[in-house]
Amino acid sequence: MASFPRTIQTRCISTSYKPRRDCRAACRRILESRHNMAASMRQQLASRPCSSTAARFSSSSSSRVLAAPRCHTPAAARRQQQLLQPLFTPLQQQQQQPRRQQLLVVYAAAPDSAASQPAGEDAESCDPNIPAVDQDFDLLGAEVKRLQEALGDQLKGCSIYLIGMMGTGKSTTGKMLANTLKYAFFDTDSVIELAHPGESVADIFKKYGEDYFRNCESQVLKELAPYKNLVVATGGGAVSRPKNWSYMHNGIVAWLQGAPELLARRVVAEGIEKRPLLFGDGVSEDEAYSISLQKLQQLLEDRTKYYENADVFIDLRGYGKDEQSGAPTAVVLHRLMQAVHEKINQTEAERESRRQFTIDRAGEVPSLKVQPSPHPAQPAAEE
Ligand SMILES: Nc1ncnc2c1ncn2[C@@H]1O[C@H](COP(=O)(O)OP(=O)(O)OP(=O)(O)O)[C@@H](O)[C@H]1O
Ligand SMILES: O=C(O)C1=C[C@@H](O)[C@@H](O)[C@H](O)C1
Repeated sequence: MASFPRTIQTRCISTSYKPRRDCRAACRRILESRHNMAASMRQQLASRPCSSTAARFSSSSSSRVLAAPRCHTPAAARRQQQLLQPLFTPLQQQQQQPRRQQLLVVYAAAPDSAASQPAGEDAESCDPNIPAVDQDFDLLGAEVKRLQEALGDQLKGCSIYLIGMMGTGKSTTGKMLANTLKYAFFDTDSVIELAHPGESVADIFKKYGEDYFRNCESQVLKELAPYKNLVVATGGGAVSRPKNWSYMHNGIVAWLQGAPELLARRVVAEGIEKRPLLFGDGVSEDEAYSISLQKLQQLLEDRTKYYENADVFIDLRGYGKDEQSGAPTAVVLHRLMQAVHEKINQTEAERESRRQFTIDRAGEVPSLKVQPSPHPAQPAAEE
């Protein structure tokens, strides 16, 4: 029998597995009225052993509190619900009010839950091939919050540029990232459209040609480059002009990487009229997928050498039920923040090692050399 860890989370729910947002309002209401009861349960839980089958139940005239270990996966939550159902049923019969307003479930999270794998029974139902954060929305939320704080300190206003093929979600993820970091968000396609009232990107391509569009794109990037605190979603083809890199390298460049099959599904779902590079006139809905797939494959092949100049790489693959649709936006956001965080750590470590200089005084002054010390892990080859 495992003892309850020190970190305790309190949530309202039925025992079903739900993203926190779904039950936040109800949770707040219940927490307000059941605060004292929860506090005493937390105390008890912190000091007593328990397992997921040994949920604790306590009641008073005004409150019912059920304490159970927190589930890390949908499957574990379902199993727990089955186990706990007998406890809920008499309560529901006894009380005329909806269950959500009467029950408070106190969950114990795993210690340092952000980093750890679910333990005990939960671990069995957790797919070991899928990262724990991809399976548990609570864990994901906690991780995003942790990274939000870390990046707030680390980035110091440094802008982030998102690159990648059309349909990778640069605009969607970019907006979320900007919200999380409290940055301003720009989408170069939208800025160009704003400068051409009443005309879409597709109209601009058609009316003025691709070269004109690319000039506009470079102009927007040039104007944004001097500013800090930005998230910029670039057009899929912006990477192919070298001077655009001189603008984007004022910030951190992140490449969202998705398989052409995934992107083709998304762009077709959005409507073929929006993608001038993929669809000419007269393409039917039936052939849209195969045409876009073929073109996306070709474009990706041509552009990979540019995209590879990015500072960080974000894999859009989804697992399990997300295999077809790609990783959900919240998961992509987390991967992006994690990659930027790691990149900054790595850059700081490299910079630190470069700060060590040696002065070779073996020769006379004219041959005196100032040079970086060899990195400890890679001693310089002997001459
Ligand atoms: N993680 C995701 N899961 C499922 N659908 C997504 C995800 N991210 C984006 N999408 C959908 O894919 C489509 C393209 O997204 P979005 O416009 O953000 O891509 P983009 O990279 O900015 O494209 P473009 O380069 O053409 O502007 C939209 O319909 C969006 O809702
Ligand atoms: O991949 C591309 O070249 C493009 C992507 C879109 O964002 C738009 O910038 C435009 O449709 C071209």
